[in-house]
Amino acid sequence: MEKPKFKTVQEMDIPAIDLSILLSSSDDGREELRKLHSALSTWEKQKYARETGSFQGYGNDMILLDDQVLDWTDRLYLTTYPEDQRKLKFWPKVPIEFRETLHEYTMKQHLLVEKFYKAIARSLGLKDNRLREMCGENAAMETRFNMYPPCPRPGKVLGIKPHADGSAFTLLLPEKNVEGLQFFKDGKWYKAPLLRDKILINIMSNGIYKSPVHRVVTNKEKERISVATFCNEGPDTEIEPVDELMSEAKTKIVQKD
Ligand SMILES: O=C(O)CCC(=O)C(=O)O
Ligand SMILES: [Fe+2]
Repeated sequence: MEKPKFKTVQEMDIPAIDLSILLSSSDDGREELRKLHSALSTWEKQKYARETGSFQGYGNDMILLDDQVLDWTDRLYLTTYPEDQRKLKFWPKVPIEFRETLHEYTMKQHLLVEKFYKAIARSLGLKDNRLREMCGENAAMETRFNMYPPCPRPGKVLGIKPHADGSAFTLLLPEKNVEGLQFFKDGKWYKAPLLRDKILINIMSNGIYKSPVHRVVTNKEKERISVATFCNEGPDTEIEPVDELMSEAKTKIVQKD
């Protein structure tokens, strides 16, 4: 009789974990524990995977072009503000503190952004609420967790391609111990220093404050993590350079559609 054609566990790419040695402190036990950890985090990510056409959830770049070069990164992208725009089905439940911590972090960032809008408006000689009001009542915040795994060919592969963020503000919490972020200035790439605090990258202002081009390079040995929050105008709001900053010499750099 012919044997039924079942695939083996290895062929189906299902992680097989030997429970009998899982808790042993031997090298084999540690290896089983590593496999369990990796399997659990893969399953956890699949639960929150980005759906086609949506940017929220776990995933990589949205594929927009046939010959698109993909970034060496794994991301979790979530709308965090206003609260009624959150899609909690994409918010991981593990680790258990995640949702509460992200909520708290968002509310603190929101307070900070309100202050930034005022300070920037003042520095441009505008009324305190001029920029904030332009972004509308329901100005949005999106947070992206970037995870760059170690990359076997760091000279050939980028963690994130050169880009300038399209947000009104970006608040970035960079990795404390692993370099990677670089800025482009006068034809050269410069390394961003390792920082413990957030850095502000991007501001809209008709070119008075410029959005710098930046990229992330990969690392052969170490993984790198960063958390970027993009602050934008509300979904039904159109922004444009403020009239008060226009002059005959300075026409609008950003045009409305
Ligand atoms: O990982 C970083 O330090 C920068 C991330 C970044 O540029 C982005 O998410 O837009
Ligand atoms: Fe960026």
